[in-house]
Amino acid sequence: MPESVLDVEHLFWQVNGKTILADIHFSLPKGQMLGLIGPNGAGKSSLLRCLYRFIEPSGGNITLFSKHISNYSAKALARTVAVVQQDTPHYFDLTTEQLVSMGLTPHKGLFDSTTQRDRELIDTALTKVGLSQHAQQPYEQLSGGEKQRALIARAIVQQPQILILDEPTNHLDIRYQIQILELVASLGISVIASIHDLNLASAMCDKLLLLDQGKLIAKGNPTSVLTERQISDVFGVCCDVNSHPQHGKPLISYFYGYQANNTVSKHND
Ligand SMILES: Nc1ncnc2c1ncn2[C@@H]1O[C@H](COP(=O)(O)OP(=O)(O)OP(=O)(O)O)[C@@H](O)[C@H]1O
Repeated sequence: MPESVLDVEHLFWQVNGKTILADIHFSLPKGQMLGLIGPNGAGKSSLLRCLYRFIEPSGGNITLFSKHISNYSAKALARTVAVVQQDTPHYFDLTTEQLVSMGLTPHKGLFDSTTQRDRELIDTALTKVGLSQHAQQPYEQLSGGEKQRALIARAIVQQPQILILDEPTNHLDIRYQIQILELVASLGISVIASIHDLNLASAMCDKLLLLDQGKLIAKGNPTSVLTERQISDVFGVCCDVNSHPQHGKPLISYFYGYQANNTVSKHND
């Protein structure tokens, strides 16, 4: 069993009297990719925000490498955890390359200059995400998918031990959805990513956490989590789950016909 890099115990978050996260508990083993799935409003982003200390939970414990998250300085946390958020601020004055080079910040002192190794790191990251040709282009001019890839390149340059991705495939076409998640998996670091596409989560993740209304409904490998019953209960859709012809993990086929008063049955009798 690989050592755990992140442990979450009895995590609660309440806001304005409403419980958004209730008694969440899980561990992230070293080198694994953990997928966070669940319907809109389930609490995926809120959970990730707790993990990168953007919001303070109302209760529970989060430990990174056996050290409580609140005991990390901002810089030490940034050297340990890189985050690619769903909504990012604008960076009007930066080229793509400058944006990616921001990943070096937690490793630098105030007056440190960019070294040859830094350049190589930036160039390699840009190549890995397929943006070498856009290095000098203003970041704000990039397409949605290119911006997403630039942010992932910045996270690579940050050289974290844990990567947190909030819907990393949001703006990506299907080729880059696969390519970017495969790239992330190939980095050999521990990853937690919220993913809406259940087939992509099935294919790419070692383990899944299924959230609904702030509660942890299931955790485990894709086969144990992505059952027809669980998908139906949580997402309210009817589906068939088979084995993917290439990787053998669950492959979900959805049934259609969800207009009001239209009851869908699996076999559409
Ligand atoms: N700061 C906040 N104040 C009040 N409610 C909040 C706050 N942040 C999130 N919520 C609520 O918490 C719930 C979970 O939101 P969250 O964004 O974590 O869900 P999600 O699973 O990431 O959803 P989606 O798939 O739509 O991105 C939602 O009902 C949301 O309105």
